[in-house]
This record gives sequence, C-alpha cells and structure tokens, in this order.
Amino acid sequence: MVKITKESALEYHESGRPGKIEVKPTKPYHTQTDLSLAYSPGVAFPCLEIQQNPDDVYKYTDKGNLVAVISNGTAVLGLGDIGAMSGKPVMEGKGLLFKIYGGIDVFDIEVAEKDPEKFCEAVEKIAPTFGGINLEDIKAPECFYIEERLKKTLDIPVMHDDQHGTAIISAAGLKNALEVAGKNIADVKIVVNGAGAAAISCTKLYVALGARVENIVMLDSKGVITADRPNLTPQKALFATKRTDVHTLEEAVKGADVFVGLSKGNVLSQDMIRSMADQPIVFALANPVPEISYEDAMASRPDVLMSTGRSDYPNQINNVIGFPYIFRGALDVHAKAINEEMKMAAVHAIADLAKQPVPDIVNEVYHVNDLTFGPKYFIPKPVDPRLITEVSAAVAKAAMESGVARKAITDWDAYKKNLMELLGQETKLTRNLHDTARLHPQRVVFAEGGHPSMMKAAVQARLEGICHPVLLGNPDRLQRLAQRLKLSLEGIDIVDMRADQEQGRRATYAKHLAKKRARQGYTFEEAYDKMYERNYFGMMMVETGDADAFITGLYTKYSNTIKVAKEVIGIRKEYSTFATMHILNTKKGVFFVSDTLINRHPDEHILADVARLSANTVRFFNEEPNIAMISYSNFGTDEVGSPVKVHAAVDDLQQRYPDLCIDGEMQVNFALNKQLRDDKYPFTRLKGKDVNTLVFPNMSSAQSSYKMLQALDPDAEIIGPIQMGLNKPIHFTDFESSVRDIVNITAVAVIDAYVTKKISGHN
Ligand SMILES: NC(=O)C1=CN([C@@H]2O[C@H](COP(=O)(O)OP(=O)(O)OC[C@H]3O[C@@H](n4cnc5c(N)ncnc54)[C@H](OP(=O)(O)O)[C@@H]3O)[C@@H](O)[C@H]2O)C=CC1
Ligand SMILES: CC(=O)C(=O)O
Ligand SMILES: [Mg+2]
Repeated sequence: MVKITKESALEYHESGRPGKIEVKPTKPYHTQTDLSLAYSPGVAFPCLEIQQNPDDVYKYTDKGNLVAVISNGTAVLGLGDIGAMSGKPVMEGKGLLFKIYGGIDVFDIEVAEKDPEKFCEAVEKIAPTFGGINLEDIKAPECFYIEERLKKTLDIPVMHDDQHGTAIISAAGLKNALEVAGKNIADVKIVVNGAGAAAISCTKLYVALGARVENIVMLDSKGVITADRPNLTPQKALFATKRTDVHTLEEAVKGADVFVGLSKGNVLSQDMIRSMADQPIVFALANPVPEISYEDAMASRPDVLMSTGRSDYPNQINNVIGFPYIFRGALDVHAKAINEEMKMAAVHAIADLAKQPVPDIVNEVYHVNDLTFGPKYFIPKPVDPRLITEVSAAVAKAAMESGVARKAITDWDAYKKNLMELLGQETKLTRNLHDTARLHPQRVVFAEGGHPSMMKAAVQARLEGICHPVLLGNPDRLQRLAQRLKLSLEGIDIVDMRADQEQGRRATYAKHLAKKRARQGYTFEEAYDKMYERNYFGMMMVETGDADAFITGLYTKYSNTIKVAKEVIGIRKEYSTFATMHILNTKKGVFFVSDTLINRHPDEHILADVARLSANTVRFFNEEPNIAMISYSNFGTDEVGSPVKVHAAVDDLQQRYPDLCIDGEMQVNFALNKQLRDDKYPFTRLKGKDVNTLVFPNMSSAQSSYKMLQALDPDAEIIGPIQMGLNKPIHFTDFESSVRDIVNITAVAVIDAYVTKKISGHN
C-alpha cells in the first residue's frame, strides 16, 4: 500500500499550478462574437429570462450542476478548529472528488465566521448561485443548528456531509459487516466513541436501521456520556446511557460487538479490541489518524472486521462513497432537499453494491485479483464505476417518491447511460458496439478458457447478452477456476477439445482442413494431430459453422497464432495480408489506427492493403474514412528510407481508387491538424477534411502511438485490436488486455460475425 509522507503531500499541492481545482469555460470563447455572447451585450438576454422565470436559471447557468462546499474550519477532519483558510485544501479536495466521481462542479467557500447566526446569513446570501450546499467540517453542536436552519430557509439540497454522508456510508458498512459476522443489528452492543457531528448522525441512522438505543454506549472527550451528567446537549442526551457500570472506553468496549470511532487518533488499544465479543466490528474512522491503526487492529486478533476512513487500507468508510452520488441524484431531479428517504435509499444502494461481482477496473486500481464480499471487502471501493448509476438513481427515485423533486426522471435506463457518459466510463462508441452486439448475439469461442481474464470476459459478455460463449479447456479445471474467481459458468458451453468424446469432431475438422490444404502438402494425420491445439480446433469450429466467432489471446507464440489463422481461415482473396486496427476514442474525436499487431515490416504492397482494409473497417463503423499515410516526411521531402514505400503506396492507391480520400506520406501533426496541412499543402486529397484514419509505416510506430496515448491519457478509450482481412471473424487479444478490452473485442467479433453471415446470405 502507498504510504503518504508530509513531503509528498506538500509537493503534490504545491507543484505546477498551486491547489487542486480550476474553473474552465464550457462555451466557445475564441472570437469577438463568442465573447459578446458570453458577456455583454448577449449575456443580458438570459438574465432577463431568469428574472421573468426563475426556474430558467437551471437552463441558462451552471446552477443545476454547481455545489458549494462551505466550511468555517471549526472541525477540519480530526484536526479540530484550525480556521477557515487552513481548511481550504480539504474543501478543494472535496471539490476534486465531487468532479471526478459525480461530474459536479464545486466552488469551495471558506467563511471566517464561527457565530452560527452570522454563518447562516452568509450562506443564505450566496445560496442563489448554487444547486446544492455541502456543509463541511463545522463542529458540533453548532453544526446541528446550522444545518437545520439552512434546510428550512433554503429551497435547494443542504447536507452537512460529516453528519449524513458519514452516517450513510457507515450504516451501509455496518449492515454488511453484521451480515459477514452473522449478527443481528437489534441484538448487538455498540460503542460510539465521539459525540460530535459525525457520531451523533451515524448513531441516529443505526437506530433507524434497527439498532436499540439501550444497546448503545456513547463517549465524548470526557468519557462515557451518562444520563446523570449535567448540561448535556440535546444531541448527546439522546444517547446518554442509563448504565452505571461503565465510565471509560476500556470499560465500555468490554464484550461489545461494534466499536465506531469518530473522535481522535490512537485512542483504542489492542487490548481493548481483544476484550470485545467474537468477530468484533471496529470502525476507526477518525481522519487522518484512526482511533487504532489498521495494522494494530489486525494484529490484535484474527477475527476482527476492520474499517478505517483511509483509502490506503481495505474497507474504507469515507463519505466520498456517498456525497458525489447523493448530490448527483438530488441535483438531477432539482430536489428541494435531501431527506431521510433519500438517505436510506443511498444506504441500501451502497450496501447492496458490495455484494455484486466487482468490476475489473476496481480490481485493477487496487492491484488485487478477487475482491469478493467478506471480511476484507464489505463496502464498495470509491472507484467503483457502478456507484454513480446505482446510488444516484436510488437517491433521485427516492426524491421523486417522497415529493421533494421538482423535475421527474422517466427513463431510468437512459438516465444511467447519461451518468456513465458524464464520467466517460462508457463512451458512446463502446456503448453502441455493445448495444449492436446485443441485438444479434452470436456463438463466440474463447480459446483460453482457463485464463482468468478470458473467463471473466466470457461471463460478463454473457451477462450483458452480447454472445453465447463457448470456453475451450478442461471442464474440471475451468470449474475450479470459476469457483476461485467466484464466477458462475451457467449458460456457458465448455468444450474439451482433447477429450475422448470429441474424437469425432476432431476427425471431421481434420478432414476438412486436410482437404482445404491438400495442395500445401497437408495429410489427414497431420491435421488430426493439430486438432489437439486450441487455436486449430477453435478456428475450425468457426470455419465449419459450429461457432460464429473466435477470440484468441496472443499470450504466447504470437507468430504461431497468426500462422494458424492464415492456414485455417485464410486471407480474403482480394488482399495479400490481414491486419489489425485500434480505435482511439479521445477528447479530440475518434481515430482509427493501423496496423497495430500483425505486419511488422510491411512493404508498399502490404501498406496499400492495410490502407484498403482500414477504409473498409472504418465504413463498418459507419464513418467515412479520411486516411493519412504516416511517416516522418511530408509528400516526398525525404527520398530514401521508409517514407519512400509510404509514398509509393499512396501513389498506387490514388491511381486505383480515385474516390478514396487518402494522402501522404505525412507527419502525424499534419495529419491531425487540418489548418496546418491545408495552409502548407493545399493540394492534398484531404483538403478541408478531418483525418480520422492513420495508417502507420510499420507495426512498431502504430503500436507505440496508441500505447503512448493509452499511457498518457487515462480518459482515452481504446478498443482493439480489431482484425481485418481474414475470411472469418477471428479476433485477437494481447497479453495485457483487460477484461473490459476482451469484452469490447467480443462485441466487435459478434457484429463482425453477424455482418459476415448477412453478406454471405446465411443470416
Ligand atoms: N471517515 C469519515 O468519513 C469521516 C470521519 N470523520 C472523522 O470523525 C472525527 C470527528 O469529526 P466531527 O464529528 O466532524 O467533529 P466534531 O468536532 O463535531 O466532534 C468530535 C467529537 O469527538 C469527541 N472527542 C474528542 N476527543 C475524544 C476522545 N479522546 N475520546 C472520545 N471522544 C473524543 C469530541 O468530544 P466533545 O464533544 O467532548 O468535544 C466530539 O464529540 C474526525 O476525526 C473526522 O476526521 C468525520 C466525518 C467523516
Ligand atoms: C472525511 C471527512 O469528511 C472528515 O474526515 O471530516
Ligand atoms: Mg469532513
């Protein structure tokens, strides 16, 4: 796990542009006209519209997507009253999290005012700017009054996140941890250390979930809060215990089932945990230093179910899992408030999510293989891409049902899709691929059924309705792997090509191949021998129509797999090679890049074929190809080396295909910058066109270009390799492919199979 040092944290905040957020214009601003629309005189028109119809503020401004994170700095994390300005890094951090997880813009506002009345007045006065108010790090008991008052005076959602965000996540965590421990919330003894903003609100929510007040002991800085203590605040009085036998934390935790710490670092000892009941639940949630460190708690006893507020340990209970999605849901229905119904909907949505199979991306981020519901994983990870759809939709629905929504959502599928697009998790391109494949699911053979990523991809593709998967491999071994990965192979065919019962099929395939390749010296015996090999057998399934498409990994023997594909399936007769393409879906648009995997050192004829194949594939994706043939020189400036073959390929293609929009050779910056290209080389066939297809002079440059983009821009969506030029839908993955990559390629293979069949009349 990554350890954070003071130096690295300061360097992070200081480096480059100081701080963590910036404001970015969302409208064009390059011309004088743009500026006249953005500001005076044009801006007067929306102002007047809003004056006439205040709801239009959601139409013409960012109000509907803008939240204020407001603090007076009196309880910053567990650092205490460090002042408004000192808390700014936390509020900026919260702004960052709102943006990346919820797509919500934030102004962080630090108000140097401790008096609750004056603080509320300040917030009330700036409220028109915002669609929601997130109160943050304001100490108890003032925070209770402040939130209550603002909820009454403002008609936008107001939530003190330290109270309710924490309560929602910890309640979801408690619900699930109790399930892991096999305990009932009504029976468990709960110790809450801390009686501030977070602790009071969390405890109220546990009670709403079924915990019994008489089973709860709460402590503040003075010890156990007992009913006979004088001058209790109304909030502390709610949880003051009638017990007279407990005064200290040490006494309180003895025999308890649950410890929830929302107080200060390092106040819980190993001995105290050892004194708790079986499978004790310990939520040490103080930030940045928990009540007991994760390591110490885990060392105290083996059966402890442990959570902290930190991202660098398992089971992080932090309000980041809630606030982006709670506000997202509330903003999307223009909610007037965030009420109890919305909070409870969020609790259940978060708790339920931890029991669903974990997406690949979450495993990847945490460098683990199999996060499954249990002691080390009972709360979803903040990076889980499903949080936005599940929690926001649950909150929005609850807002509508409880009557605080001013706008209705009717198409929930469309809403969820929009949310995914908002964060760029699933771009339109990928979604279109998956939607199209779902319309015509085909039988897809996965060669390496025993590879965890392939198996996961097959299961996911089936669950998404993209294909009917067939896994090649030994059934016992595959079942064992599935069990280990906690996957169900229901609805997935398993074919053991080496088993005795497949003897007949091996013979049929061998006969077919021997006949097809008789003129290349193939005998039946030789072909039969090859049918024990997964690539031969799987490709023959497609060749003979026993399956529609084949996915194979280039995990090993890269050149061998290519050789088998050529032998068994063959290259389309109008080409001399086959190739692969990657699709790069970037902020600047979609680009098709080839040949990324097959032809290492193409000559001019191969390059011309790759360009023709690319043109067809781009059309397959409903785009018109505008092809730039890439090199390190422009239109003949270099007369030796690799530009020469590119130049020759372009000459050839331009002569044979006068309508094909292709030119080169050119450097990649001229390809991607129309203005630059048209100014300097106005004669090209690409004049006025945006290039969308880049054919590189060799595999190393093509592959390096997409891998460089992949490494530099985590937001770029990259789909591939997409095979072009074989007679049948045989597709490849490389050894670095993630489950998501393989599912995307499966969708491509399914569409490819459907189109191939349609063209040949076998639909
Ligand atoms: N993981 C998460 O998501 C979140 C974690 N937190 C953490 O919870 C803690 C409290 O935050 P918040 O409620 O906003 O702050 P508050 O200032 O409102 O409350 C702090 C509470 O802790 C009590 N306290 C202080 N020292 C001790 C001690 N030694 N033993 C028992 N109780 C003690 C205080 O007692 P008294 O009333 O006597 O002053 C007070 O009740 C912070 O560390 C914060 O970082 C908060 C929100 C979210
Ligand atoms: C996480 C958070 O809000 C806090 O510790 O205050
Ligand atoms: Mg906080």
